[in-house]
Amino acid sequence: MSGPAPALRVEGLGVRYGALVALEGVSWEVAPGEILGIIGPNGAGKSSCYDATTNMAPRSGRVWISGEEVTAVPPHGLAERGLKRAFQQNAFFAALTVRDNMVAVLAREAGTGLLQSLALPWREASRRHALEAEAAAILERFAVPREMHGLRPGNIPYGSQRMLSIALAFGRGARVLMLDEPAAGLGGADMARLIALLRSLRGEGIALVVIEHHMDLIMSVADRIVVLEQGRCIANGTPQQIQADPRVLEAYLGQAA
Ligand SMILES: Nc1ncnc2c1ncn2[C@@H]1O[C@H](COP(=O)(O)OP(=O)(O)OP(=O)(O)O)[C@@H](O)[C@H]1O
Repeated sequence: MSGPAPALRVEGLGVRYGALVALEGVSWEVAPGEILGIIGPNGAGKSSCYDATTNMAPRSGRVWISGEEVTAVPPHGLAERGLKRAFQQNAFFAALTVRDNMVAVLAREAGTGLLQSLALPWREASRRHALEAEAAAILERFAVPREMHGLRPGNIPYGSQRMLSIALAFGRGARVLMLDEPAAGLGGADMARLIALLRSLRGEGIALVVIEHHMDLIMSVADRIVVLEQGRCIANGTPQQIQADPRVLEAYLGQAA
């Protein structure tokens, strides 16, 4: 194979729940600085595909990060190799401030426990300040404004909570960021912020994989789209190709081909 390795490649992914085949023979890849959309009707296998990729469910198939096979690597080992995932439900420590949620992630990435990070002894105060400054910079980069950093996540607007959950997943950085319905529940201004963020991450060379029901978003930001139906990949192409594909129109968009 010539040229640089894909940031993330999966081959022949399969997931079964008892007799139910949730995913079968699904293969795709995403390059650095590319946004791959994964779409499909309810129950098509999108979440199963994410769980299979990140080794969070028993599955068949193989996975590579930047050319290194990681099929047998557990989820935390994948994160250490730069594959990070944000979930559909916002997952915060509700009792901590926005800033301390971010500090906890940075401390964990540095191998420090949560409690330790929040109660660093006085002689480590400067380290604590450094972590807080780093947390603030990351939060602002993800469009969570400074005036919200001292609030609890439940007390900031929903759109900012979504951005916070992406920032927490990203941490100090990622080669590949997998997002599960990042636009769910977002209105116009928040959607515009999300689109700007995705484009800016792509511009930095990060590979993004995005499951999304919001068609306008996925068609406007994705470079390529994989369409799943009943656990199988029925199309893989540019947004233009996908929108013109009769199988997709019939299976997914519910329009007569
Ligand atoms: N834990 C589970 N046990 C049994 N069946 C499951 C389980 N998780 C998912 N399934 C089934 O596997 C199939 C694929 O589900 P999956 O959640 O991957 O689809 P999806 O495309 O993410 O759906 P949605 O858009 O509704 O979230 C569905 O038929 C679903 O009912």
